[in-house]
Amino acid sequence: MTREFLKMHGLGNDFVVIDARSESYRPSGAEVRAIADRRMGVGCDQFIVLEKTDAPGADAFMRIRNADGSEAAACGNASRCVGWLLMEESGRDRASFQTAAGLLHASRADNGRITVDMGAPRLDWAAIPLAAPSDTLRVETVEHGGFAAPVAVNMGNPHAVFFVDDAEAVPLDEVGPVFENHPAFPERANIEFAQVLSPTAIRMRVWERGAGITQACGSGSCATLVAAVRRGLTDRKADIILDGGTLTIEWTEDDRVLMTGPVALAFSGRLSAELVSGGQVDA
Ligand SMILES: N[C@H](CCC[C@H](N)C(=O)O)C(=O)O
Repeated sequence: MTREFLKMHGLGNDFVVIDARSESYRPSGAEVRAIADRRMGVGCDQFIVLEKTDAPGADAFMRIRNADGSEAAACGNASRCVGWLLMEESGRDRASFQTAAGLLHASRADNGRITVDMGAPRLDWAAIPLAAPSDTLRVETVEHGGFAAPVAVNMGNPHAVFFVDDAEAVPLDEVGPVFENHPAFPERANIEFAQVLSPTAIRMRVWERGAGITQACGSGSCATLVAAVRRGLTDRKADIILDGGTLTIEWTEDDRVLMTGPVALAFSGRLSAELVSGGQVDA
């Protein structure tokens, strides 16, 4: 059996999206890794499956898998893509969908951009989660290679945000995996390095849990803005300037984090039976 897919991205953070609302599809880790492989498969940072849901007010359940096969409860850039798909399908200017982290609400913004309300940040050490009680404004137990004491934020998924003088100078390939897998993060973590440019602009580069360096990270941009506000470094609304482009993030006074940015549909295709079987080509 082959499956139709859409190839989408948000600022170059790219996704294979499968609509499985009409029949169940729970790919194994091996299948996800094979599909996400940029040589043997389609290639993507995250693999997104739309599932049927009976959650009130939700048009679908968005299942998020990283390129390494692990499951994530939040994916901001993919949430904008899914919100756009659902609005195109319904002809409405709003869409809501369920994720493992809760119900998300998407709406159309200016210039073809999409806004997703990513919900409230979770700031308590146990909600990140961290391995031991800690002040999440400065997690002192986390340091390596001259980087120390990040801000920990959960946006449905765990993030550690380091503030640096020069984001371009960070050896992401080297320090990213060390922090992703640091023992302070029992569920691993997404790692952001943020350089504050002004009260309304931050340059940020990211090493994602289960995916490595990506062109952009929506939930990571939300975490970065929340961290900057908590440290008194920016206004509650700022542009996050990523490798792939810019997202606008606002942490409202009523504790919602709104993320606004573009969506792109690159192409559609069909996964071969071999890929769907997890990459084992039948002998
Ligand atoms: N690219 C995604 C983040 C995926 C998060 C995933 N790497 C994890 O939490 O394991 C975003 O735009 O928010």
